[in-house]
Amino acid sequence: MSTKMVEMIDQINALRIVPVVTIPNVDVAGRMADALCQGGLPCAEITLRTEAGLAAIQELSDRPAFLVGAGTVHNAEQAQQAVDAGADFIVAPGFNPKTVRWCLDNDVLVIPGISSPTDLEMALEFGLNVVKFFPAEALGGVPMLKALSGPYPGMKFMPTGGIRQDNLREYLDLPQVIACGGSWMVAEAYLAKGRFESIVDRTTEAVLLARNGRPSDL
Ligand SMILES: O=C[C@H](O)COP(=O)(O)O
Ligand SMILES: CC(=O)C(=O)O
Repeated sequence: MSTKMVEMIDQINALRIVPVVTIPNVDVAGRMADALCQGGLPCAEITLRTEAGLAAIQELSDRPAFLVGAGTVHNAEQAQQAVDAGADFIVAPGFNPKTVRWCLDNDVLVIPGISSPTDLEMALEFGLNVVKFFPAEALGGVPMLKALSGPYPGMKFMPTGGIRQDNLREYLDLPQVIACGGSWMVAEAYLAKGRFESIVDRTTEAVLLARNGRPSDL
């Protein structure tokens, strides 16, 4: 992994939470990012599940202090489009060797999804030491992650899928977890109804939890 990639991992590790956002239209991207920043998380993984995803990445990439990743990247072509739009890092639900190869060849941090020891063996083959554990809760949550990571002591994880306020802390307490991903702070209903204050509230609570507090401490 290059210095650039390691620095990007360090930034994600410092934030401890990566909000996963599926954006309905590009018009809400700026206010969504403002709300995340107000809550204390200047970062988003924008999924390519909607047409507006790439345009939102492009818009947010103009903000120097905001880390913007692309999620749901299924192939190398999409990775290239996301990077061309200004994505700082690439995330995928699964392990596509061609996507990973393209990212490594282009000095772009890629965090592919893994769900088994076989996937982890592939990640090792590519020299990766950070992967996404997805879908975390459905796969067995913290006990599964502990069991899975046992034979791979150098591997770090970004669990995503089913993580909410009530289970965030138990994942973050694991030394092999650099950060957790999740959509609960930017629920699709918040964006659809323009409830940006709810994004601020959920994000503020999450940041507090990540720092060991409890939402009731607010
Ligand atoms: O599809 C899954 C999302 O990327 C993240 O999962 P989540 O909605 O359970 O947080
Ligand atoms: C779920 C996930 O990992 C993604 O959409 O990138």
